Amino acid sequence: MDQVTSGKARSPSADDHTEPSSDAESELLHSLYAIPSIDKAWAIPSCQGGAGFDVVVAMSQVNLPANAKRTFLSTVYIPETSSATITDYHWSPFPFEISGASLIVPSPSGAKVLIIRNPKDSTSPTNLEIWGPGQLLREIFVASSVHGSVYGDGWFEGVSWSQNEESIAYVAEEPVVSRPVFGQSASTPGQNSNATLEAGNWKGQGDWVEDWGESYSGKRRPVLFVANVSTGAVQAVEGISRDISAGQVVWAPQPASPDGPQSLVFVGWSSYAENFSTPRKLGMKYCFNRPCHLYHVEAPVPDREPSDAPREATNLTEGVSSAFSPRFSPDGKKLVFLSAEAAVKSGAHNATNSLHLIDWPTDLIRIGEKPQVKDIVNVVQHAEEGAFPGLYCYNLVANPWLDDGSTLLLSSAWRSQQVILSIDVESGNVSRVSSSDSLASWNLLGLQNSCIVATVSSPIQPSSLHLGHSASVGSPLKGGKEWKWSAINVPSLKFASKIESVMQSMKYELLQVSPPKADPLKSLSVGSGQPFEAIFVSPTGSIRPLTEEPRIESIPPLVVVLHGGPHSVSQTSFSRNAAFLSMLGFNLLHVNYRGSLGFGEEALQSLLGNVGRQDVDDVLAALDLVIGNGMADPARVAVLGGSHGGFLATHLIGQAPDRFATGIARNPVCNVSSMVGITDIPDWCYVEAFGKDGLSNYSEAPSVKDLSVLYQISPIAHISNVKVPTLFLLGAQDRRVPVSNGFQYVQALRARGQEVKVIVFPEDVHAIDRPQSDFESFLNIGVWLKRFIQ
Ligand SMILES: CC(=O)N[C@@H](C)C(=O)N[C@@H](C)C(=O)O
Repeated sequence: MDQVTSGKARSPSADDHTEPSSDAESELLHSLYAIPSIDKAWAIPSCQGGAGFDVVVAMSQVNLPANAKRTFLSTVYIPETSSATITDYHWSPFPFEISGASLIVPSPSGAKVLIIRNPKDSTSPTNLEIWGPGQLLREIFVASSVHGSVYGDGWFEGVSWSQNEESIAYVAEEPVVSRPVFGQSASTPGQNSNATLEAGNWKGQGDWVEDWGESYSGKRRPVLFVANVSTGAVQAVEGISRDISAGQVVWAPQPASPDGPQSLVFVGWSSYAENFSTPRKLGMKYCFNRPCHLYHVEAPVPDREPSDAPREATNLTEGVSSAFSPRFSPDGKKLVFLSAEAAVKSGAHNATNSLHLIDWPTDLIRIGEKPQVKDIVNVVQHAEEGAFPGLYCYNLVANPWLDDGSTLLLSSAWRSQQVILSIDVESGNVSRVSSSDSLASWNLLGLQNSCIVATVSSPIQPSSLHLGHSASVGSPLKGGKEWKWSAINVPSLKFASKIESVMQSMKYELLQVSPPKADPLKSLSVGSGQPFEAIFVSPTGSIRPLTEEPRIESIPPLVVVLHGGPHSVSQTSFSRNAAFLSMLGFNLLHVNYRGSLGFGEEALQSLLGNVGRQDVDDVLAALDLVIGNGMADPARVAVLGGSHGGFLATHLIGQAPDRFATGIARNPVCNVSSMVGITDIPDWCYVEAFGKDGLSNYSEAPSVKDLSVLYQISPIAHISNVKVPTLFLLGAQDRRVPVSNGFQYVQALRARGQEVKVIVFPEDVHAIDRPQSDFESFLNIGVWLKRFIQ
């Protein structure tokens, strides 16, 4: 890594803390990295029969020397779920590592599993392995001329087994387009291309092909394929326009007549950004405001040659500007989907979602028919205390249904928590299924026999596996009022006893923060005047001072941690890196300033057009609250954030220079007027700066007037006030907030003689989450904080 520590007056020297100095911090971080995480679980009917079922759990552990992750599978058999708590369960003796697999997808019956191994380079084949009980049933090598890597990005990604488990639909990169050959004998007939190249010719680059921006660099268009398990044939799905990127494919229910055509439903994103009226692909990662629709298309017929005039896919959701995560009910009569229409229409990159339904009478729906879309859960504008704040969910599990066939389960943000909700799709009633006694966060992994498989974690407790079931057997499950939860101990989830004992002494609580007084001349929405939240985590457990007048030195130093987006949320879930900072002895204050997800649409929308002011003031209000409560020493406060969180960190050290002893920023937005010309999401710059007007005024060639506003709302506009040392962590491959944005700010600080430390990760993108980069970032953050606020 390239490291620079600099102040104008000094050149870097050995005692400039350019190297992390502490073995103790490194050892602690290593032990936290050793904790396995529970990534996925599939609940499947047990091969032992009866009412019991198996839960196959995919876990991972970081392999730091290899800069990679190890994935391993373990199975637990749950014999029955009729008693109040589940205590009788049996783990397989040890987990098995699955190396080199990009995707693992069991079939619905659990009798088969598909393992996809993506090619290492652009000319190697993709390997599809289909395993049955006890053996490999089929191995399919798909040549690079058919398709490239299968998408496993969690967004375009979709792998679906047909009802009879004979076919698998999936999403992969279209094959490489051939490049032009130049040279004297390029057109010599009869020569193959390698021979042509050997003869002194070369291949050109061909036309530039636009991709989906950050984290999709060089990725080709996602297209649909179907693999036949018996024959090993792989066919492309026809009838989808080249202007559409396809993803999230599922099989439509089997047609009523046995020889009726099989069909697929998928999500399609147009290359034309309709809401910003621009003929381009705007960045997709973290951006739920990209218009998308559900399409219905005929599946390829096995052994039939591609047709010259395939039937065009039908747009099923023309009247809704966003439709994704399609799931059919078990009887095949309902198709439900999520929508981010509030994000598409406002231009905010993320907002409150809605849930919709299409009645799918299997005899009637033919390719070309346009069904009616019904609303199930609408966008919540604002909610009273304790009431449902709206849906904030971006992916439904493969089978989200309880056995009644009309109750759907999902995980969603609910203020600062992630919770599990049940939704009756007939009535639209929403109820909270995860325990409301706990402040922890819950994540739904799967369902079987109306038994829920979930993980639970908190800032002071890594993920653990839980099963939820209805206690009163035979009662209707609708409403989800009677859920009983049992912890299922995962044998491998043991971590260093030292860590466990430190965690036991930690505490956290949710603070309610009143928004600062608003301009009385502005008409405000109800939601924007409601309290927002901050999560306060204390390493010592003494959240509130024991005495009326605590000794200020006895209060741990405080790190204010700010999420990015800005329409994202800090949740009460476990974060290895945050736990590391807590264990070093820092109090943490994660502020969910207005604009965060989980608090209703009005509070979220109140930030658009007010960034750099409202969010900055909200963070200061949260800080005032903890200082006022004697929970922080005002002289020992640091601020840390990435991306929009880095925008806030740099704003705060400029706008409130006396409140922070240091600032730490990861890929921060420092100058929106320069970002707008180089980021993959220039629309973000417009919407966050101008509010809804940003949609209509959006331009690919911003005017001087617009650029001036973008400069004014940026941290760089306050640089002359900055007087504290700063640490910057920058990913050189970031296309969201290109590295030059952070660098300009860094150079401006250096030119003013400020102490700045910069670490650049040459191969990292916006998230800086490659294992070694993440480790180096947080080790440096820990050491830096000890130096400046401890
Ligand atoms: C929509 C988006 O990517 N905004 C960036 C400026 C940002 O803050 N990103 C978030 C997702 C982050 O935490 O990196």
